[in-house]
Amino acid sequence: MDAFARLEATIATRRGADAGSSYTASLFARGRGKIAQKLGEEAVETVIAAMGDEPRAIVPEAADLMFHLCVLLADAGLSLDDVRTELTRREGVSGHDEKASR
Ligand SMILES: N=c1c2ncn([C@@H]3O[C@H](COP(=O)(O)OP(=O)(O)OP(=O)(O)O)[C@@H](O)[C@H]3O)c2ncn1[C@@H]1O[C@H](COP(=O)(O)O)[C@@H](O)[C@H]1O
Repeated sequence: MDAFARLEATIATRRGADAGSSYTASLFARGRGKIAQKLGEEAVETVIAAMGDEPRAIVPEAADLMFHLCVLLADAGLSLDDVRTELTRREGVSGHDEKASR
């Protein structure tokens, strides 16, 4: 099991858990809008890191971003497998043509 699969499994265990002792549970409790807002904030922080001089500074921001994306997917009843399937479907489709292939 890789880190993403373990993270998804951990996130699943936090649904309905005590929001006082789990950040993930507190996100689920605050709802889709709050989760999406946090995802947006983490995306902005990733962009800010990307504009800096130190490429390695992007990594922790990217991890925050991916964590919040996994929580958003879970809240919507989706998983990284759904994203993997979509990326696999796109293989062999030119980026220029991808929108038209949906
Ligand atoms: N990967 C993460 C992870 N990445 C980021 N974060 C949290 O995301 C939050 C983002 O920081 P911010 O300052 O933007 O947010 P905040 O001020 O804490 O919260 P807000 O009031 O703004 O919503 C921090 O509290 C981080 O600790 C994470 N929290 C949890 N995980 C994983 O989820 C597991 C379960 O965590 P709990 O749900 O807390 O048990 C952990 O073991 C980790 O594997």
